[in-house]
Amino acid sequence: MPAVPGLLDPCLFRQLAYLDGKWVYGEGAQRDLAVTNPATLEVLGHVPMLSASQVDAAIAAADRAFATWCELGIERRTELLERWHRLILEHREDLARLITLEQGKPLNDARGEIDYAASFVKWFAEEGRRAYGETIPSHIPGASLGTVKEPVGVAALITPWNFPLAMITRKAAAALAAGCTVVVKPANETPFIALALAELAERAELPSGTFNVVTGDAPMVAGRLCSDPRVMALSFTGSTRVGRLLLAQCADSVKRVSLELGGNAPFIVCADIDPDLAAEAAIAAKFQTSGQDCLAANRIFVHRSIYEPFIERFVERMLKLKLGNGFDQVELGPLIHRRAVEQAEALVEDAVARGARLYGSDQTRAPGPNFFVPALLADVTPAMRVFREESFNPVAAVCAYDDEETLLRDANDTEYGLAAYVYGRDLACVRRLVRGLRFGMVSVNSVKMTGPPVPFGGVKQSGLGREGGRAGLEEYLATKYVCISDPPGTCQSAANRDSTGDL
Ligand SMILES: NC(=O)c1ccc[n+]([C@@H]2O[C@H](COP(=O)([O-])OP(=O)(O)OC[C@H]3O[C@@H](n4cnc5c(N)ncnc54)[C@H](O)[C@@H]3O)[C@@H](O)[C@H]2O)c1
Ligand SMILES: N[C@@H](CC=O)C(=O)O
Repeated sequence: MPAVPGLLDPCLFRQLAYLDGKWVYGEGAQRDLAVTNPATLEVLGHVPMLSASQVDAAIAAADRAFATWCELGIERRTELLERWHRLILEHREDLARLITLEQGKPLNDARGEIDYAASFVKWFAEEGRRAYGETIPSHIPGASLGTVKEPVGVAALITPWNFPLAMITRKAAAALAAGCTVVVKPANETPFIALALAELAERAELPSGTFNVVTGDAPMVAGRLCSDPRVMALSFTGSTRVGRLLLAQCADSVKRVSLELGGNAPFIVCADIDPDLAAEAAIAAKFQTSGQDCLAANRIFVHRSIYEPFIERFVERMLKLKLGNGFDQVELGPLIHRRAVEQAEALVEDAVARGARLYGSDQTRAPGPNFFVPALLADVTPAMRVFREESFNPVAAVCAYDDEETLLRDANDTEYGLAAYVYGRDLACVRRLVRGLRFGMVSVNSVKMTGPPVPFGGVKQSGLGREGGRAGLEEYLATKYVCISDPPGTCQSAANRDSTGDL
């Protein structure tokens, strides 16, 4: 097995898919998929292009394993998930290295992602114990009524490249804790971290078939997963474009569908906030993962009274951001593809042609073809592409606002509805803004908003359902209503007649 340089445990670098507890090659005639380091453009290795029948075999394995996994019971499942969690943290350095190699983000951010990813496994291992049903006061004489929560069955999990580990564990930990088995299809740009996670699942002794990782042609693999009636739930994180396609493909088999899609977050800076502090916060909210974050502060609305000082401070701070290979001491890594750089250039060009002021963006400083030197566009208007599209790059867009009514109209003027930020001191104003923003998540005076206990997700075309928190477990549970009466001919006891409905 060729080693990725620098891994303490080279066996974490797997170049095979993982089905039914076995490491497999592709069986078709198609060549393996090459995986490239976006910072250096070096090929890191290959993963198999599985055939359709191999994807079907993974589904069949997950379907068989479902009964075993359920029968293990919650105590044993919790124990195995906690073991998996410990292994992830024990291998934190190697996993972070793999992320930096295939995704490009700075090593420190990659370490942060490992902790974030592991925290979902720990949290759901515990939360699985609380998949409670409820009792229902009975309206049927002599009957006891209630609900039990049951795992839905096999769940297909399709994930993106920007948070290639956390986006898997936020789904998989919830599904496994609920008692479901999973088939994971990672992004083709970042399969190695998913396969390392499978290696650790194997070491944690998750039963064969419980956690499967399939690689290959994305439309084919997703097509098999979406059309197979044995797959009961699909959870997808990725672009709104692909989310729409998959939602349609799941219609025939009427699956449970959770979609975590694109965002175009407004970041609102009220008049009563120190513009320097607000600029610091906006820098953090915009440039995380080089702007390739569904929560990135894409459209920054600043009250006109502090607009110019805010821009000055933002630009000063932005110009100091270090850009380079994630293994060096940098704050920004590369973008995932060359075409992402071209998209950033096109957004800047369009905005400048329509009257925006441009700061930064000296692309002669770019350390390689996949790098984009951060830019700030001021005086952005809703007519510009950068206002309407999810930019997913280090191009920040700033607009001045005068009053709350136009602010809310413009902030909500997007097909997306994932997250929004508000920085302000006047609580009455902040509360009006929180109420008026049509987004699934609103963070006030804090850049950090995510984590295992919270219901993460969007409204409008940012998705369906929630991940994380109790709501995240529910996505993988079906409610079974049970009505229990005595057998015919049995005398009803006084206790039964007075029943409050306890089962
Ligand atoms: N809401 C969230 O929680 C969240 C989190 C992370 C990323 N995202 C979104 O993800 C997007 C970036 O990720 P991406 O570029 O990997 O998204 P993407 O939609 O291109 O890909 C996501 C997954 O779908 C697969 N895929 C791609 N094309 C497909 C097709 N035609 N049919 C079936 N499957 C296909 C990919 O291989 C990958 O596994 C952004 O829009 C971002 O906002 C959302
Ligand atoms: N930062 C997000 C991922 C979006 O791209 C998260 O915390 O889930």
